[in-house]
Amino acid sequence: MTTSTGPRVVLIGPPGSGKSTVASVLSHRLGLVARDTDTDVEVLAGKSVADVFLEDGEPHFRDLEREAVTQALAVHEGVLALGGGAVLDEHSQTALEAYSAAGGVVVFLDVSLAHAGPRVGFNQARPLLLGNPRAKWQALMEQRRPVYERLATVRVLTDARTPGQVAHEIEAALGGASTDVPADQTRSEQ
Ligand SMILES: Nc1ncnc2c1ncn2[C@@H]1O[C@H](COP(=O)(O)OP(=O)(O)O)[C@@H](O)[C@H]1O
Ligand SMILES: O=C(O)C1=C[C@@H](OP(=O)(O)O)[C@@H](O)[C@H](O)C1
Ligand SMILES: [Mg+2]
Repeated sequence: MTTSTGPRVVLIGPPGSGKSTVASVLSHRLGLVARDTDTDVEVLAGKSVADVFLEDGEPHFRDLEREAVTQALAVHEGVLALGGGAVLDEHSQTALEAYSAAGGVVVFLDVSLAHAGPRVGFNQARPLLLGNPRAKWQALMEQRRPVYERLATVRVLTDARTPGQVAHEIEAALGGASTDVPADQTRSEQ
């Protein structure tokens, strides 16, 4: 079953799991539009996510993010990538639960610290990880993993997989085919 309106698929997961990248790859493949709540926040605020954190603080960022998630779940019909912490908000959790209860697909892009570390690096664009990115990522993932697992209808491990391979596995899940794509099949694809 799929929802008659709303996103074709929603991607959740920690920073560096590849939500933004995979949303772009997957949307091209499906002929849909990709949307990212971090971009929506930047439009709402008129500045970068990093500047919202720095100048207005995290609570203000979360307010804008809640607004972005609510709006995107209501009107976007393509692929939707959420920011990694969006699932912590109770209102957004309820909205995601309603979306999946109506047949929507929520994909948890899972990743280990070993693979997420090099992906997020010391990128200034992720203010929550500044200082000690690996330790902060690990603590954040420990806290959030149960939430990602509870809200997801599908989990896709992204370790040692290219964004194209991850998108392929999500496509299989959307098509009702097994999500258990053999490693050699995914690895041969770019
Ligand atoms: N499956 C992957 N394998 C290797 N690198 C990846 C993968 N997915 C994303 N990346 C890279 O990791 C970085 C973070 O990806 P991004 O899509 O911004 O993650 P998120 O939105 O989940 O924080 C980017 O530089 C991106 O090119
Ligand atoms: O995990 C988080 O709390 C955050 C993740 C970021 O998005 P990505 O997960 O796309 O990096 C961005 O929303 C902000 O820096 C906060
Ligand atoms: Mg992102």
